Amino acid sequence: METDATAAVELRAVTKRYGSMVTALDAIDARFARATFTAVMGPSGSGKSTLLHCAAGLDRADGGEVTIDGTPLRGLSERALTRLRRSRVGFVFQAFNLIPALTAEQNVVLPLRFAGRRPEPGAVAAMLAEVGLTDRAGHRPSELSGGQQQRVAIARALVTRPAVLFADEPTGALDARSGAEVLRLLRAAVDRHRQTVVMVTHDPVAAAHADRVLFLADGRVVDDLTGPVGAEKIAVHTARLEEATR
Ligand SMILES: Nc1ncnc2c1ncn2[C@@H]1O[C@H](COP(=O)(O)OP(=O)(O)OP(=O)(O)O)[C@@H](O)[C@H]1O
Repeated sequence: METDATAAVELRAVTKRYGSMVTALDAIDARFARATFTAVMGPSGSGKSTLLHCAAGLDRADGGEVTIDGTPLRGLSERALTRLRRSRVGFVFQAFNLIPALTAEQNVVLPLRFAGRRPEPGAVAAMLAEVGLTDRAGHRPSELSGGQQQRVAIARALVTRPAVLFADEPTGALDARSGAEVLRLLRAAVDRHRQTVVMVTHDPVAAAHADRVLFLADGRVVDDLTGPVGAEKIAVHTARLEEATR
């Protein structure tokens, strides 16, 4: 049985290479405990998205071991990996990635259908209510603002109650107010539902909502601040790292 001592996600000496020239992840060790919110930061090209994709099982590591919710990914067939991802992992992207032809409600139901689960009565409505979109359930993405679309995407990612939610620049395309609302929802997933959030961001204000900030440079973890860490301190750290890797 999984307990709180089991990390939601663990990476041990994870390496990912692209061709013979690029080592995007260089033997990374990282552990994301249950019910924690981690921001992943670092200069452009430092490996943040690659880390997220490998940790979420969207991409295979070339070396090392990734464990999601107690299950090592190595040795899983593509089918078993997809099944694990569908039940234990949620993903939110900068560009929302909703299906344009489907309503908000239909977008939110989709992961349950993919996982072969019949939605419990009221579950999708409750999820939409949680993100404040009850009155937009029948709207298509083109009829929603960016902030509303991202809230649908969060409802879609959380509807299966995954152990871990990965978010790649979830506030990158939003104004400050919509961004703050998205961060509040991610925080609630951690505080209220004991889910684990791992979020890539360039924004120190967004990162300040996390419990911990992991800094990458050249495919390695170079700093690990546990919080609460203020936006100003994060901004200073970011500037220093960018200067050092220029
Ligand atoms: N599909 C790919 N093929 C080849 N190289 C890649 C590929 N994806 C990423 N890379 C390289 O791997 C390194 C890490 O890329 P990654 O996208 O993880 O960085 P990042 O920190 O997320 O950057 P950004 O902040 O600019 O999004 C970079 O040098 C990048 O050019």
